[in-house]
Amino acid sequence: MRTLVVTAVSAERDAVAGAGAADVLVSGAGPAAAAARTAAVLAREAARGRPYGLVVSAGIGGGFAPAAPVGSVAVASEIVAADLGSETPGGSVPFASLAELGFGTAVHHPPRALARAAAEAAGAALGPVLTVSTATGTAERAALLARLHPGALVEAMEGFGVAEAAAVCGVPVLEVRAVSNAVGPRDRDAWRIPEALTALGVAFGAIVPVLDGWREHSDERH
Ligand SMILES: O=C(O)c1cccc(C(=O)CC[C@H]2O[C@@H](n3cnc4c(=O)[nH]cnc43)[C@H](O)[C@@H]2O)c1
Repeated sequence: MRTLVVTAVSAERDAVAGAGAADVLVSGAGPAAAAARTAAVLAREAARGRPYGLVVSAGIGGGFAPAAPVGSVAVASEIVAADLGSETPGGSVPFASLAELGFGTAVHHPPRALARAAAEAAGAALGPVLTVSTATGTAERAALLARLHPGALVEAMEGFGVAEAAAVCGVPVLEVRAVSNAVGPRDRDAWRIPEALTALGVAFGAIVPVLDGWREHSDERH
């Protein structure tokens, strides 16, 4: 089975490729670029008779305290479009998701057994990973996201786009993130990118054999 790994930038590609990931696409940052480029590659390879059997969104991300400290790794149990929807005035929850607006799904589910096995192999946390179009830069928004998405481990900017492309092409999806910074007030100088890229590479070294051994029909849900 062929696996396509999608990263936002080349430094993330180098981390996963150095750990044994064979096919790695650099999509650019954000869910739209990730969706467009992932869908194009999946469709092209399927048309050539060499379809991918799994897509993995991988890279660094912001971690929600205290569950996901800098340097830790998270595997997504759910890939959630966290800011795709509408603000709503009044009430206790000032946001309605895409699904609540009646426009489709706001959550994609990786195959359960695969996500669990990947997390175990990497010593990673398993939980919801949020996709945002605007990286969080205030304590207020961090608190709101944590309230809207209890148990969220990480936010990043590509997972839901990769997952949408995978769903359109009928391919299961996984997301793996290494934490470079805390979700909260923006402080780019505090990002620990080299440490996160090292953690991503180490995690991938453990996860690649799990991906190679995984068969879709052996999983109970995708
Ligand atoms: O400057 C570098 O050397 C460098 C190396 C690797 C990655 C980067 C990035 O800037 C990656 C951008 C990518 O990272 C995700 N990310 C990281 N932290 C957050 C966050 O707090 N909130 C949302 N996204 C985050 C995201 O997926 C970006 O596309 C630079």
